[in-house]
Amino acid sequence: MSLPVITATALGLVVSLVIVAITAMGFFQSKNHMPVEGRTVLLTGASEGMGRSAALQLAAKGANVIIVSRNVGRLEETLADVKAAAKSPSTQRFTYISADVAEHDYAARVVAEAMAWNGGSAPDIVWCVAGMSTPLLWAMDEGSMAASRRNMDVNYFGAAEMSQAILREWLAPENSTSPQAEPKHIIFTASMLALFAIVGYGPYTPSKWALRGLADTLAMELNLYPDNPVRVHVVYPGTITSPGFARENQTKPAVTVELEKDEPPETPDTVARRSIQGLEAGKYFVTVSFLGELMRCGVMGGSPRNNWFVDTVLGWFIPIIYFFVLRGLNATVLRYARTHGHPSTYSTKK
Ligand SMILES: NC(=O)C1=CN([C@@H]2O[C@H](COP(=O)(O)OP(=O)(O)OC[C@H]3O[C@@H](n4cnc5c(N)ncnc54)[C@H](OP(=O)(O)O)[C@@H]3O)[C@@H](O)[C@H]2O)C=CC1
Ligand SMILES: CCCCCCCCCCCCCCCC(=O)[C@@H](N)CO
Repeated sequence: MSLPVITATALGLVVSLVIVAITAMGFFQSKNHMPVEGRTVLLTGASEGMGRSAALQLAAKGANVIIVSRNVGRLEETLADVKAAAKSPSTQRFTYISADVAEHDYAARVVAEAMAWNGGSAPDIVWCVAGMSTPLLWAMDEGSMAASRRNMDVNYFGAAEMSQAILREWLAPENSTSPQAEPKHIIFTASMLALFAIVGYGPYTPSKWALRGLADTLAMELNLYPDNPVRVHVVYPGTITSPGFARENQTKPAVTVELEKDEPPETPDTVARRSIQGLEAGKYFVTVSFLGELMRCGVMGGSPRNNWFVDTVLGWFIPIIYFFVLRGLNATVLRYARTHGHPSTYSTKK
């Protein structure tokens, strides 16, 4: 047999073994590492899209829910849906707080309002979902730098400020409990693009990679507070058929649309459900598809692993997969360039 055939067979065999291991592990997974019943969850970016779906699903699991976003009308509509999804409507509590996560110091006010509403206690879980995406070609599309600053303000600083405000509360000495206490959770929402970047997302992708850098830092820094147990997580969704996705498609370069065809879109409900499953399984980096798992294992570097065996074995083979994938994707971009000429001549979709 030729070397490529042997390589492909060996690769197929090992990936199959790993899939069996992942499945078996999921099958035996029992402990819920993020119970929410009776606890209070604050979600930013939860009046629409994936955040809204997550709020409904967490309410159905018995959580008290605080949703945060800008538009009060949408917050009121979504809050009614969250209440209707409650597991125990007579005991669970729900509210909303209107805030722009891109505003300096928004988070301190939101945390204070949340605590005042929550009987003086801080939320137990904070999920930073709020985000936006403005796909543009970096060099030739007008407004790409302004879009990049806006995306950084919303996607990175919107989550960074919230994490600092809530950690100042959770980690305060007067809130020390014990290493065995039920941990608090701070959850960032990145994107598969923060595992594997593609053309056209220059204003967006860096803001999501930055979340990984902060999360890895906090994953180590939180060891300074053994008596204030807090877990940090990053969720990496793939394409979500949300209102945000419809908005971003208005500026998305055609070549980007071409490449994204390789990644199947999912509904906000599905992405939220798989994200919560990963969080309940105690995962640090949470992906929502096998493709996402492959991409995650390709970038682990010095990040905490979900499973050292699976992550390491899959990680051995990703470079081989990327050898072929990158060749294919770059060939597609090159073909696009040959067909459509210089990007300065493209008409950006309105
Ligand atoms: N859609 C996709 O294909 C993908 C999305 N993601 C990420 O997943 C997350 C959810 O995405 P998606 O479901 O599409 O979200 P949507 O764009 O559909 O909804 C965004 C939500 O965030 C709120 N929001 C937006 N900007 C702000 C702001 N400045 N301050 C406060 N709230 C804000 C919106 O409410 P309001 O406007 O009223 O403030 C809304 O509730 C985001 O972080 C996104 O980057 C990751 C991968 C793929
Ligand atoms: C190991 C195998 C690698 C295969 C590569 C496949 C190439 C396509 C990847 C595109 C993924 C985009 C999903 C997130 C989109 C997003 O975040 C925006 N919609 C912003 O909201």
